[in-house]
Amino acid sequence: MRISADENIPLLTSFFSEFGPIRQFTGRSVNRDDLLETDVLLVRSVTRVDENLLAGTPVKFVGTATIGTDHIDLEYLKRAGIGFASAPGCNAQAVVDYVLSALSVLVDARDQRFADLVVGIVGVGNVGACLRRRLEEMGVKVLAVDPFKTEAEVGELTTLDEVLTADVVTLHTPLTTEGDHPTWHLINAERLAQMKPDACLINTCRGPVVDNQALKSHLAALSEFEAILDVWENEPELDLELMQRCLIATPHIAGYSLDGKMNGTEIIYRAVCEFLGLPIRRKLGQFLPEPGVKRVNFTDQVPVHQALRTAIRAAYEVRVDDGMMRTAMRRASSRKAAFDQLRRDYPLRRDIPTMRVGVPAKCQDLHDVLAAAGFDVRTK
Ligand SMILES: NC(=O)C1=CN([C@@H]2O[C@H](COP(=O)(O)OP(=O)(O)OC[C@H]3O[C@@H](n4cnc5c(N)ncnc54)[C@H](O)[C@@H]3O)[C@@H](O)[C@H]2O)C=CC1
Ligand SMILES: O=C(O)C(=O)[C@H](O)COP(=O)(O)O
Repeated sequence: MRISADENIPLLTSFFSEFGPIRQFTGRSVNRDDLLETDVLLVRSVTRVDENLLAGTPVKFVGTATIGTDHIDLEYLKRAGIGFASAPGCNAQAVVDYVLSALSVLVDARDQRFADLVVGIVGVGNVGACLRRRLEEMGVKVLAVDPFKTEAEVGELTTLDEVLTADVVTLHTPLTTEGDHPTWHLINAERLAQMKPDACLINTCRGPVVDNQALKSHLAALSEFEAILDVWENEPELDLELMQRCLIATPHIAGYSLDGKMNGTEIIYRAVCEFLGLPIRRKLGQFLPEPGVKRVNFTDQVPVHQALRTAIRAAYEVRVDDGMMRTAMRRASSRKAAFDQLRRDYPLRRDIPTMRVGVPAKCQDLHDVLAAAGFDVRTK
């Protein structure tokens, strides 16, 4: 079995070498000629997988180590009898951590607390549902919309119009262009105008879910409106003026925790085993390192809301990624190359649940709110 894989998929050799030789490629530049001796193709979100790439190649199976599948022509794969697997949920926790870190920056900037916010969630799948659970347990009011889910599945739902009245609107849908509820430019000038003038829009799903030009005009017109963007129209070529108007701007790394990336590898490894009818011999636990020394201890002197923000940002500080992006974009001769380099060289980051937090036994409120945010809380 000959495998070709994106060089940015971690643990390729550890998981896949038992199947045969692995050739690695750069995700954006792989072409049909590179795949003439490939049976199994493993990609990330930057490779468009369609008839152009695969026709005339021996590829029998495609795996993407990502949640999103908008880069894959699923209809073509089906027509061509090519097996397929994605990695649903693999990095959902990482995206939730990103949103929590971004919200903590927002409440800091506005001298608020998490519990002062009403958060609107658009798309209550793996990410949206986990975020909702965490926020509600942290005392945040949530409004949610998802036309493909029932309340029995995901809790109370409302309309998009209602969700747009929230203080923060955070997007967690796939990118779709067809059907009754397409998400391409779901947030356009009209929908932005429905939002509060001092609301905050967070997009960590796919760039084109927001009309970026309309958002740029909206930000220019309303000084109190904030945008936090991890994903952009026309990635990796991003609109510098839009970036400069964002409260936080990052290079599509919301899901880039070590845990999230490695989960993605394990999920597609299992799918390849199933496709080939082979036993599953490798488990992620064999390879995932111990969380290391990231621990925080609080005393009973720290106010709960302050401890929560400190713990979230000790686990993951989104402003570091924002700073790296702005610096790289300012200095780069090629912004496209800089965007991809930031992603390729992304520093090691672990999910919030891997971080141990110590709290005094008598601080039950503090214990509960940190546990709600997902931390491994120990009393001392
Ligand atoms: N920035 C990053 O690094 C990452 C981005 N993503 C993106 O986030 C998206 C969401 O991830 P998951 O929650 O794991 O996906 P999911 O597939 O579990 O959930 C998506 C939800 O959106 C809902 N939905 C579809 N159309 C909708 C509409 N018009 N309005 C409201 N809801 C709608 C679906 O019914 C589904 O429940 C992925 O499709 C991917 O594109 C995912 C991981 C990392
Ligand atoms: O899982 C998804 O969907 C994502 O957006 C990934 O986190 C994106 O990572 P790359 O595939 O672009 O490396």
